Order: sequence, then C-alpha cells, then structure tokens
Amino acid sequence: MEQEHKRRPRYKGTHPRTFQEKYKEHDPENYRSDVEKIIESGKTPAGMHIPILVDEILEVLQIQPGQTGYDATLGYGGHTRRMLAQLQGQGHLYATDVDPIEMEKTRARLASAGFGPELLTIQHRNFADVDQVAPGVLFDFVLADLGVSSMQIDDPARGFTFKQDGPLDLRLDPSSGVTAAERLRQLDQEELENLLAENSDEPYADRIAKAVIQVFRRGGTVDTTRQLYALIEGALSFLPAGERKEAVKKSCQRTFQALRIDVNSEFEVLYAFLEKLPHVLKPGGRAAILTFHSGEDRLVKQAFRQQYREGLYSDIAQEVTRPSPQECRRNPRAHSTKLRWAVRAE
Ligand SMILES: C[S@@+](CC[C@H](N)C(=O)[O-])C[C@H]1O[C@@H](n2cnc3c(N)ncnc32)[C@H](O)[C@@H]1O
Repeated sequence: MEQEHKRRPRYKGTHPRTFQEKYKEHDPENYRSDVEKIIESGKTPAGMHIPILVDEILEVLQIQPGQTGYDATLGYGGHTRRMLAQLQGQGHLYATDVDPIEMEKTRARLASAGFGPELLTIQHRNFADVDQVAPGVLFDFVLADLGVSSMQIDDPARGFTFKQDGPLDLRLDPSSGVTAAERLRQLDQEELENLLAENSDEPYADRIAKAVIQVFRRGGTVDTTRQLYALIEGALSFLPAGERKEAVKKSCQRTFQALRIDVNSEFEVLYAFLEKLPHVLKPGGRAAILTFHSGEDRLVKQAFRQQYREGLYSDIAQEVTRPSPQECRRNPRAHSTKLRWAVRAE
C-alpha cells in the first residue's frame, strides 16, 4: 500500500514560531542534527526534555546488570534510557508517570529503541503509590526527577506557560482533578494569598490575590494563561518602570508554580513517596532525588535526615549536588536543580 505523504505544517516567515509548527523538534529521532544544534544554542527542542545531572545520578545509583530499579518520573525517558544502558539487557526497570499523554509517546519511543516490556514496565501511576508499583519487589535503585518536563511546559494547551495563551490548566494528569482555573474560582482572597505565599514565597501575594478576586466579584473570568499574566502585570503596575518587567516575569513564574503545586498536590504526594521510599528499597539500595525549588528540597532534606536518625538509611547526602556551569549553559532549565541521595541501611 502506498504510504500517505505527510506535508509539513505551514507557517509564516522562514522559521516555525509556535509550538505546533516546530515539526522537526517534535520528531527528534528523525532530525537529530537540527535538534543537536538547538540544544547547543542553549534551548530545549519543543518536543523533548534534556535529562539533568545524568552522570552524577549514575555515580550515586551504582547500577549493576541484573538489578531491579524504579524511575518514579519517566517524562521523556532520558534518565530511563541511561539507567537501562547500565543494566545491559539484564534485570528490570519499572517506571511511572502521572501524565498519560507524554507517557504513551515515551513508551512508543523506548519500545522502538529496543526497550520493551521484558526490560521496562511503564505504569500510569502517581509515585505516592510507590508501594503498589511492584508489590513484593524491593528495588536496588530509585530515581525521582520531580516537577514538570519541558514537553509539558512548552505545550500551550497544557497551561504551564504564560508566554503563550492557553487554558489555565496546569494538571500533570489532565484526566483527573480540577484545573487551575477551576481552583481559582474555589478560593477566597485570603486562601489565594496564603497559597501563593506558602507554595512559592510570592512577595506580592496580597496584591495578586486581590486582583484575581476582584475580577470574579465583577463577574469576569480568569480562564487562560494570558488573562492571569495580564492580571499580575496590572497588580504590579505600581512598581517603577525600570524594574517592572523582570518583577512581573518572576511573579508569574512563582504564581504559576504555586498553582501547579496546588492542583497536583505536589507536597502531599512527595511526602507520601518519601515516607514509603526506605521500605521499597533493598538493604544497601540507593535513591536519588532531583528537586527544583526550595519547598521540594526542604521536604527531601528533612525526610532523609529523619529517616537516617531512625536507622532506615545508613548514609545520606550531606550537601546538595548542583549542575556545572557548562551543563546550565547547555540547558538553562537545569539552573535550579539540586540532587540529594540516600542509601538504605543493611
Ligand atoms: C522533570 S520530568 C522527568 C524527566 C525525565 N527524568 C527525563 O529524563 O525525561 C518530571 C516528570 O514527572 C512526572 N510527575 C510529576 N509528579 C509525578 C508524580 N507524583 N507521580 C508520577 N509522575 C510524576 C511529570 O508528569 C513529568 O513527566
């Protein structure tokens, strides 16, 4: 049968601009050299995620052929691939993700690279339920690379970016829970102010909360990412012109992060995962966790220290490991990353 010829998307000008138009970036396996050029220029191609601190993680996990591991946050599968390479075709890796959309794409990509179900089990599951991933199995190594993937951030339809307009969604799993837009409608001014202050230390939480609630009081809506951006811009209009642009950008980043943490119950699920983690590790088993903001890192640090004092871990990271300046240049999204690790007591 004759193969259907797929036309590339049409776009104005010489370069694709919108997320959907970046057809080469959405097909990185077939446009390797173009994609490599984009990465070298310090950008992440629209359809992929660059894994962070890979060598440092592999050094911590000390993976041996024949072992059984768990990647709590599959994402694009960059770390998964590198961990599978260490297993050399022997042993098994379990991987989970709450995002059914990107998870299925990654499953297909890894299967066509030779990593099928005999080596890799992928489940649509929250890592809070780590004890249900492989009941009766203890893991030699576990990795959790928290937060969002670049594919999720860059797709305006998912609502994670305020740079382009899209529905104010922010759910990692769009098949369950309430969107950020719905969540905003449920909160009163004080609750919203507390959410912004507690989840992201937003210094203008009071002004932003007031601006959002005022819109609702006047019968308006805050349903899209650009509507929320415009509200934050308005709320910070009292700032001197010279510092306003940067302050608005930072407040938007923090506000979107605070809402994301809330709609995905990120602190609650991380807490549950950390509580269960030592009990799913083999004696001597090793865990590595990448965090991206101070709230996450604090939870990981406190849990590891507490469990070390209780004798559940024999060793834990005393300090965080951070990406090198070279890694941050190549991948600016690595800037805020911190790695912590722990070893299960024998
Ligand atoms: C930073 S990305 C992981 C990137 C991955 N390490 C790679 O190399 O491509 C984080 C991923 O974790 C997923 N995730 C976030 N919270 C989760 C949770 N509680 N349970 C399972 N997956 C989660 C997100 O949907 C996202 O795909």
